[in-house]
Amino acid sequence: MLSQPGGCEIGPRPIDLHLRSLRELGANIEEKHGFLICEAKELKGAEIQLDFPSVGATENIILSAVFAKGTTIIRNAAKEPEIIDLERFINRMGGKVKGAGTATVTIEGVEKLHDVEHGIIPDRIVAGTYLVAAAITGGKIELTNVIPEHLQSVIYKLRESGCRVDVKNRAISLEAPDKLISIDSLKTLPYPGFPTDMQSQMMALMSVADGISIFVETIFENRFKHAEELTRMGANIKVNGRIALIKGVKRLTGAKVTAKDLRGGAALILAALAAEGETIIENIKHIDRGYDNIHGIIEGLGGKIIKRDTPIQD
Ligand SMILES: CC(=O)N[C@H]1[C@@H](OP(=O)(O)OP(=O)(O)OC[C@H]2O[C@@H](n3ccc(=O)[nH]c3=O)[C@H](O)[C@@H]2O)O[C@H](CO)[C@@H](O)[C@@H]1O
Ligand SMILES: C=C(OP(=O)(O)O)C(=O)O
Repeated sequence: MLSQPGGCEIGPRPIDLHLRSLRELGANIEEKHGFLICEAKELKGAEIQLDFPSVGATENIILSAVFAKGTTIIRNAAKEPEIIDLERFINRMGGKVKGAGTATVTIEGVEKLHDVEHGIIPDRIVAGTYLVAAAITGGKIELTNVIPEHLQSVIYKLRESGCRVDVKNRAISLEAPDKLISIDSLKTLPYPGFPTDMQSQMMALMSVADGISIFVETIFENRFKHAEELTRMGANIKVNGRIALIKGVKRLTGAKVTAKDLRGGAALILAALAAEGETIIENIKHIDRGYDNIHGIIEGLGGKIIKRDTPIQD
């Protein structure tokens, strides 16, 4: 028995693709009072066509198919690097997964897996967030232990905004321009398109760039909550459904703002670093969920940031 999943409130976030696919593999799933009651004597391989290349659903099917009898084929699978890492992990344990990183993933069921030591891939969204931190503060940064290929769409947009970005085998360095320039348009898409998880941070950056940028959020229906908070800090942003128009301002000013979700919260930290005066960000539990020691790292980079466990009274 599982509770319905949580996560950031960035849209309805249905799990129909997960449930339908698991049922196709032979699982019995009942939805009752906010819980999922799942049962299966044995799962059997199946051909599964996803309506959308959902990352979570692709991962869930792969995991379920590892011990299923026979072969499972996922079509229109997600191609994110994390799927490739999952394939590598399972195969090193004795599983039989192939095709990760393409739209068709095939899983041959096995009887058992064995122990393995596996290092997961570096977090491309955390890396992207620190690149934007340097860009928004007119600074320089070198990131090591990153996989530049995973950040290609982000690097492309950062270059478009005037940043100098150099890439080595496992390192990325960025030098901010004297004046950031707007990017014409940014559309979030499944990988290798621009990641939805970097949209908020890029919006903070474009808030202080010269010119107008248009953002289109195609993955999640309600992922512009940070726009209102950035506006409190002096940003000029208009949102209409899934489209946001950002007109860069000369300077943001510190304000009391609230993190409404994980990446939106990170965007507020970035905006605060570039803003005049002090910013207080509330509800930082969202940020803590996706960034290890972000305050310590930003402090190490020269930012002035204090983390408090209790809300600040007016
Ligand atoms: C494609 C994409 O950018 N995926 C991101 C998404 O993955 P995550 O796995 O959370 O999201 P999905 O890739 O599953 O969702 C993408 C889209 O599919 C829809 N959907 C999903 C499952 C389902 O059963 N039914 C359904 O309609 C979602 O509502 C959403 O509109 O958020 C993660 C955490 O922020 C990121 O790491 C992933 O890179
Ligand atoms: C939305 C995110 O995470 P979650 O899916 O856990 O809510 C995120 O990582 O930006």
